[in-house]
Amino acid sequence: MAQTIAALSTAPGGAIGIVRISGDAAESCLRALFTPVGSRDLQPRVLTYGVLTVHGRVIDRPMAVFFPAPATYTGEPMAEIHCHGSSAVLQAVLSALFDLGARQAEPGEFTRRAFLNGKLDLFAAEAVGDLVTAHSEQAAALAVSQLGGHMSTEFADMRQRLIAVCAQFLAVIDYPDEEIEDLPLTEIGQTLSDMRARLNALHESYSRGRALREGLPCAIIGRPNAGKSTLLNALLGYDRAIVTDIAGTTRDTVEETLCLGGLVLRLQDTAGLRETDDPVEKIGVSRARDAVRHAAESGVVLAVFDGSKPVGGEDRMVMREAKNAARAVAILNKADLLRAEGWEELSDCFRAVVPLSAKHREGLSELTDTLLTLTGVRDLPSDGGLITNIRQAETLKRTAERLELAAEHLKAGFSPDAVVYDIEGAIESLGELTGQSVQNDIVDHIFANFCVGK
Ligand SMILES: Nc1nc2c(c(=O)[nH]1)N(C=O)[C@@H](CNc1ccc(C(=O)N[C@@H](CCC(=O)O)C(=O)O)cc1)CN2
Ligand SMILES: Nc1nc2c(ncn2[C@@H]2O[C@H](COP(=O)(O)OP(=O)(O)OP(=O)(O)O)[C@@H](O)[C@H]2O)c(=O)[nH]1
Ligand SMILES: [Mg+2]
Repeated sequence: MAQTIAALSTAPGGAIGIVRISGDAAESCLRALFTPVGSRDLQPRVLTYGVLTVHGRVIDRPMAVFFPAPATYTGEPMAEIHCHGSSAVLQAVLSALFDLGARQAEPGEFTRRAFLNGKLDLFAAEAVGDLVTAHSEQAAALAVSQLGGHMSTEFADMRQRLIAVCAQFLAVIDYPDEEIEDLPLTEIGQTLSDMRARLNALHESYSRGRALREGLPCAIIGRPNAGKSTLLNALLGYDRAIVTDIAGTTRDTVEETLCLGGLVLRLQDTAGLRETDDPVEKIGVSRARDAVRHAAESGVVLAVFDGSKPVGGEDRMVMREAKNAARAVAILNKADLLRAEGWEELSDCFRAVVPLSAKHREGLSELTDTLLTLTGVRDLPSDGGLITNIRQAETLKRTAERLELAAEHLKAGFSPDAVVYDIEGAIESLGELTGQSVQNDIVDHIFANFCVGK
């Protein structure tokens, strides 16, 4: 029997604080502390106003509710106390509950119990975690649709289909009267390769999914005075970084998160790239280089150029820095001034060149457009068919690889045992995705990343 757990489920500092309780003693714990006012008794699933008494002292006048098992979030008896948000009150409620035998819930323990009691599969449970931490409307929408179970059902169906294929092979192995040639091998091969294609497509969606969920690092680089800090401020819509006409204004990197139509960018304004003897600026330049390296690998590089001046040696240095980036955009800034000649070469180094005026905030929507296209965060599938999590991405890849082996072995005329072995591997790893077959340490790891109270 699972011990009764309790935790504060809302962030500290709000007007209302909700304490959640789950386990067999949930209702009795609630009744020990809470008395409805007036003539009404507590009814299941009805939020009721009353007094909360700890050691004979009324500590709050909250609302409370209990939910009988099994139709609850965790599948266990549950209760909630909706108190005033004071941390003193909430701490007192929690310690009273602990005195009554409940214990502090671990991070993600409510959802973990929901998973263990079959209320959610692992894929949906991870979506709960994503929903709690979603930074943009789109990320939240994606998590909600994953919570709805589309993908969970698809994976469970795939797993069933593979189990059926295995059964066909096992019949050949177990009953010598059956011949492998009697099996619809072409059809089975087709099923395996269709599934593999779908799994690979989902695996590839991870880079977009990650952009949506975690955001991408985005380094703004360029030579001194190109207008990097002005661009940062223009994107954010307020004066975050210092802007002056003195080259070398920004020394330390300035970081800020920006949400652009679903794309979360972790912007980093950096020190202008140039050779310098100034010891402070030197450190700044080296930090700028670190930022480019990081963004080049997994994010976006915005390379800012001053279009009112001819291309210089420092600009070439910037082009070199941006060259290896997976996604880099050249920004030809100061479009409000007369454009100097020679900037055509930018189109040779960059997939996208956006002329704009950071100072006058002109051309920003073109930049947003370019970024959404470049990162693939424009036309997101609405059915949640996008992978947002590295565990899921890797499991998909492993499943696809096993299926590929199975298909190859089938084609090459391997024995039924060998093919069954490969397919069983795929069934196993699909099960890891949904939680139908998953090791405890993986489950521990997943829920450990949740917040307390969820
Ligand atoms: N106050 C409060 N708000 C909350 C939650 C909560 O626990 N408490 N949630 C918690 O995360 C989320 C809502 N999710 C929930 C999911 C399932 C059930 C539930 O009772 N499921 C039952 C019965 C369904 C039904 O009524 O038919 C079940 O699945 O058997 C409740 C909440 C978000 N808001
Ligand atoms: N005319 C015009 N001036 C601009 C534009 N963008 C930036 N500036 C000016 O260019 C100068 C330098 O801008 P910053 O944003 O500080 O340049 P930076 O690239 O951050 O420079 P460092 O921090 O020194 O590397 C300031 O005087 C800005 O007002 C623009 O689009 N048009
Ligand atoms: Mg600057």
